[in-house]
Amino acid sequence: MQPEPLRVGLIEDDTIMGEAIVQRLALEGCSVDWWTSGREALGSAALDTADIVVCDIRLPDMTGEDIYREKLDAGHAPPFLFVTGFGEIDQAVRLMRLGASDYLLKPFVFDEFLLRVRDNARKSRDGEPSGLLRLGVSAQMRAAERLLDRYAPNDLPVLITGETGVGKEVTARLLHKRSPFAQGPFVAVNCAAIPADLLESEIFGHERGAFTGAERQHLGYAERTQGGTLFLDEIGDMPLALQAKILRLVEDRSFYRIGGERPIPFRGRIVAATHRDLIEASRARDFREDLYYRLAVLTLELPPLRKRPEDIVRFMGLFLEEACRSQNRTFKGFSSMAEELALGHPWRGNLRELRNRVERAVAVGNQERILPQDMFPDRAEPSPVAEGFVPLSGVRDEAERRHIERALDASGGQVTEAARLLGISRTTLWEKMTRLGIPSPRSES
Ligand SMILES: Nc1ncnc2c1ncn2[C@@H]1O[C@H](COP(=O)(O)OP(=O)(O)OP(=O)(O)O)[C@@H](O)[C@H]1O
Repeated sequence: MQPEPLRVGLIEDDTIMGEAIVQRLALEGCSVDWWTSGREALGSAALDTADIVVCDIRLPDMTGEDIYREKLDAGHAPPFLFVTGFGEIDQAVRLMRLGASDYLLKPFVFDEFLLRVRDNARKSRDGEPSGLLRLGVSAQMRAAERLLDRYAPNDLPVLITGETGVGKEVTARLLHKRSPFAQGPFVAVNCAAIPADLLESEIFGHERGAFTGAERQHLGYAERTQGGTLFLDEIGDMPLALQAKILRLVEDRSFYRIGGERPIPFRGRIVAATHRDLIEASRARDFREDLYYRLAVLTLELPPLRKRPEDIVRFMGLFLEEACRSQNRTFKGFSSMAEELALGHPWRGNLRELRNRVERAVAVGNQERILPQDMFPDRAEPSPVAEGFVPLSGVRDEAERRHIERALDASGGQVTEAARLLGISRTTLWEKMTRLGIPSPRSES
């Protein structure tokens, strides 16, 4: 399927500059709406639906910041990329803290500009929260976001906890974006998805000849973080031996490459996340207690989706818009029955499950609105043949899901044992569980 062209909004009063940008973006296949003043932009509906808005900070009638704040106050800010002069960097950084996507210094090289436009637009299309929704609209998530703003300015570690799919990585990215580390990269490591024997060299790197097969020096994630945020996802699944090395990284702010003799200073912030109860895990001697206390200096607990109904409704709307855009389909919304079922659903896979169900519904729905059976085929009565078929992939997913759940039951919740029963690797099983929205059984303890 042809991807839809990127919709770029441009707010730029300099006509020579504006024309050059429009021409270049059009050559790149983007569709562009161009406004030469703040009022003109704010009066246009196209501003709200842009994948990215490129905005000059200094405009004849108002500043770019005024425009952005006005959109935020209205609860509807699309992603903004600010173009700024050297003297306005402070303002641009402040705007990033408010949730703007990015800024670029003038004069810029066009290729760099295009890269930033594409990158930021893609992130917003992929569902990274923009000013539109952020972490959520419920009182709990607003409180979590206020806490995140208090944590953002310093460099202490943060531990984010919550069930699988609840938005821990999205939260970590938002924390990064609003922190002084936003100028550096956000480096995410999924400690559960990387096989245990590779994890150490992936995180810390290795010297040439450190072990058989180490033909070249390799820089690990810690070294590549370079002033940004190192996000250690699923830290509760990290092998004990490696936990000791992470403890040293947090305490000494330095590390050794495998086979290396010289400590390398770590520049950046450590954010960790887990769906496990780490206090419980440390009682069971599965997680180092000293590491837990080091990581849990600042904590952020994200409540499960079923406990915040306002977010269920808001995210259904958001994911529906996104899925319609990417699948090129149109629906008027959800039937009231579908909404009711969604409000009572346990959402064990949280937002990931919600996104998957909405995407599936958009693919199979054939009425004006999304019906209960489009979203919950596993609950609906078998549909008469005349209503059409569920796609083969949907049937396969359901069968896989049930079979994996049976294996997890049979193994008493041990993922490694379940993988053995299923004849697949632990990593493959973990990937399948994530894709199908199956919570890890230990999260339910
Ligand atoms: N605030 C949000 N706005 C838009 N989408 C969101 C938000 N929070 C979560 N999502 C979506 O929900 C899904 C799961 O989010 P995320 O990966 O952050 O969860 P997680 O808690 O880190 O999951 P896991 O425990 O499996 O690592 C993703 O598709 C993400 O885009």
